[in-house]
Amino acid sequence: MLEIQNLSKKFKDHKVIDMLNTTFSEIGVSVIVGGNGSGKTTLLHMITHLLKPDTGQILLDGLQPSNIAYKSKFFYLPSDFYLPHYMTGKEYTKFVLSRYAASNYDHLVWLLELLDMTTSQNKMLESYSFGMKKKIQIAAAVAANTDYIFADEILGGLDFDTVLLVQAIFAKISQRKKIILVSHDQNTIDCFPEDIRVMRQGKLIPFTGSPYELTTFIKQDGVLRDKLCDVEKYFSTS
Ligand SMILES: Nc1ncnc2c1ncn2[C@@H]1O[C@H](COP(=O)(O)OP(=O)(O)OP(=O)(O)O)[C@@H](O)[C@H]1O
Repeated sequence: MLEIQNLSKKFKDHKVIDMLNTTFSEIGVSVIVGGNGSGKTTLLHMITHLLKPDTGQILLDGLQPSNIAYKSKFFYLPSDFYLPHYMTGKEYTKFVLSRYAASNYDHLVWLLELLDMTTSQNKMLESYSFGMKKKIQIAAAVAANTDYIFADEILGGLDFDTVLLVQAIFAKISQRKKIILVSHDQNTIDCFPEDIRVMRQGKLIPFTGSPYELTTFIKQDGVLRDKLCDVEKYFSTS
């Protein structure tokens, strides 16, 4: 279980996360949605111990982020990742999997085949397209076999077939593991509607309606509502 208590983070005077309290269960897919700059990545960076909170506590299965065992519990798929361009995909995945005790190399072979990456794993990462870089990362994340996967906008930019395949993989592995996805993508929300949280004003608000009702919920935000009225007025008078 991921437990977050009284978490706060500000950059200079800009409060991004504000006394956030929440828990995530050990299995299933949770989706975090929210406006640009609302703090989703900042939250993931604190959960993954890349960023230190100003206040609060994070516990993953009872472990503190500073504990060495904490890091081996999760795999993080960031939205903008640096890949070592001088390695082949095969060298890279082999290196990544060597860092995780429960890694499954057979699983990796199967995943790369499924994602049409078997041949291109022998090419240098610098020659990979955006989608290929994402696919090799996803294959590594799943084959690393950690208890938790945290992913920031990982399905964006993938072709539709791949999105469907990755969603199917996530649906299967989330029966015994936890996946937390940050996403703006309606298709992802439709696919995993069980636990949607909205990042707003530094807090995570659980959303209990249908994916369709989520759009209505987001439109209720005062600033957005005013801006939508502005769009309406602008085009009706011009
Ligand atoms: N290192 C930093 N220094 C200063 N401000 C930062 C830093 N990192 C993030 N911020 C600010 O914190 C706010 C939240 O950023 P964050 O990247 O967490 O948003 P997000 O919800 O992930 O946005 P998006 O949907 O656009 O990816 C933004 O206003 C951003 O400018």
